[in-house]
Amino acid sequence: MLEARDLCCIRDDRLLFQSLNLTIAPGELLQVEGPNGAGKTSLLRILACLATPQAGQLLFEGSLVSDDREGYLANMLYLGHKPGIKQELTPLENLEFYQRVSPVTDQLSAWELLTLVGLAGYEDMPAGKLSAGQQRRTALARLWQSSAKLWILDEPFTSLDKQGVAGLQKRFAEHLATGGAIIMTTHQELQMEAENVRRLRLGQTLASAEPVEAVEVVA
Ligand SMILES: Nc1ncnc2c1ncn2[C@@H]1O[C@H](COP(=O)(O)OP(=O)(O)OP(=O)(O)O)[C@@H](O)[C@H]1O
Repeated sequence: MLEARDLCCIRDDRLLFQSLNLTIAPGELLQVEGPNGAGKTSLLRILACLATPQAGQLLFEGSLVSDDREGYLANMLYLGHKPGIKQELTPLENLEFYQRVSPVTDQLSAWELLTLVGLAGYEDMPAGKLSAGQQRRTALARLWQSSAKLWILDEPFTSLDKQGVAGLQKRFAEHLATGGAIIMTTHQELQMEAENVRRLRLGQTLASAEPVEAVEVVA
């Protein structure tokens, strides 16, 4: 589904990675691992077209993303490590906003989504007054309505309780089972079918000032 070729990323004169190649096929989850500062977020932002690499190319379903950026963005959903919700709007208004601006399945109403992610009863409260976990749930509700094939998720489990983590992993499994793909970072252990999950390790250590030239792919 997505292929990255020869990516290079330099931040503040520091080489985070180079010659980085990855592919992800329908039904696969790619977990990007590495210590703090290794470049996981930087990589995800490149894959989501939010940052430009110093070198390299992205191909989506065999075509260069640079040739049809809009087409790629219509098939990709990125959720960053911050919830990215509108603080002054209620959770319900946030979900209605998402439904207007991004491709969605029409199976569930905003209200049904809100109930699904455990926020019934909080629909009238400005999102900025919700707890960190409730704000995360509001942002993640998009995963129950998005028709995007590829999800790129930066630390999606942050602030979620056990039930939230389990519900999200169930949603991941559904997405993979219907031919979707997921690229994500998490410091948590995933409880998912091992054959669907591959890991990509960015190999820089906190102690090392030297850049790492290649990444190790762990099966
Ligand atoms: N906009 C930026 N300008 C300059 N340097 C940046 C920028 N964004 C990130 N960096 C640097 O790039 C390096 C990698 O950051 P990044 O957020 O990609 O790491 P990470 O692996 O996601 O870390 P963490 O596990 O802590 O989230 C860090 O040293 C960071 O300071």
